[in-house]
Amino acid sequence: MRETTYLLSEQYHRISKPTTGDGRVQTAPIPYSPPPTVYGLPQYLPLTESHPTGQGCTNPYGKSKFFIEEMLKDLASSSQKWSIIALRYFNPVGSHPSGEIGEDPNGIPNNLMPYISQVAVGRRKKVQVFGNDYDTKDGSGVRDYIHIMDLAQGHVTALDKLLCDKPLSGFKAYNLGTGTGYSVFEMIEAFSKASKRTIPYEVVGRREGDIASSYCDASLAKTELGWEAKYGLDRMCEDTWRWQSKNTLGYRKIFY
Ligand SMILES: CC(=O)N[C@H]1[C@@H](OP(=O)(O)OP(=O)(O)OC[C@H]2O[C@@H](n3ccc(=O)[nH]c3=O)[C@H](O)[C@@H]2O)O[C@H](CO)[C@H](O)[C@@H]1O
Repeated sequence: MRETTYLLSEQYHRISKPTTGDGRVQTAPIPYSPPPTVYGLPQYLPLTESHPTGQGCTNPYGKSKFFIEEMLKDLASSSQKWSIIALRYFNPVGSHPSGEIGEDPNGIPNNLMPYISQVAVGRRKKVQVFGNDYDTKDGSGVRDYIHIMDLAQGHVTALDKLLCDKPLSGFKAYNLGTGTGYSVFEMIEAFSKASKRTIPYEVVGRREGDIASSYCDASLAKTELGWEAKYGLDRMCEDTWRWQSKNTLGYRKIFY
């Protein structure tokens, strides 16, 4: 909760700072907002940008993302000088193809992909699969994973749109995802293939606040920004494994 409160005040600060500009077009792309947070419990799938937001946001983190989008919408309608793109990105995974830049979470990873990769490299014993009784293809949770390189390109594309001669005016939200949902078991299998290692797992109870499925319709970003995800699941796993196998202990050189 303290972290969320801090995050919120930081974000208010970041967003309000550009209002002190000199009257030229201001830009404020917001590179966050995973769908379980702004979209809440999906009313339909795939999630489109017109899906209601803020309803059923179950945690303060999700609410803070929703509030920030609302602030940005208000800001956008307050003056035509505003040109704002919200990138609602799904589950970012993968690493830079060089294997030099990757995800190194502090402590025990909360998210699936870094957990799987730490099991594959021998830092953790087994993956805990949070529930196999969801209404999904194999009972485990389904998500739309996106390679960080695609995500980075999505940001560049959005910035190009904001900084071009005729930037859009007002507020616009775009989903960034592949549009394909993969289950936890499919993720484990794909990572096992990429790392050529067996990945032990056990099924445990559902994680509080989790939803069964979340994946998006990313066609608006394709039509209006000219962006679409290039990398599939195999490449996400291969690049993650390249970084993890080169950096067994992550950037820190001690176990914790
Ligand atoms: C409750 C929670 O933290 N939600 C965060 C998590 O949502 P997500 O639940 O979308 O991502 P995640 O990577 O934590 O989990 C993906 C899927 O794997 C499952 N799973 C995850 C970890 C694990 O050790 N075992 C397992 O089975 C989980 O139940 C879900 O079905 O990530 C998002 C970013 O990508 C946002 O930060 C969300 O706020």
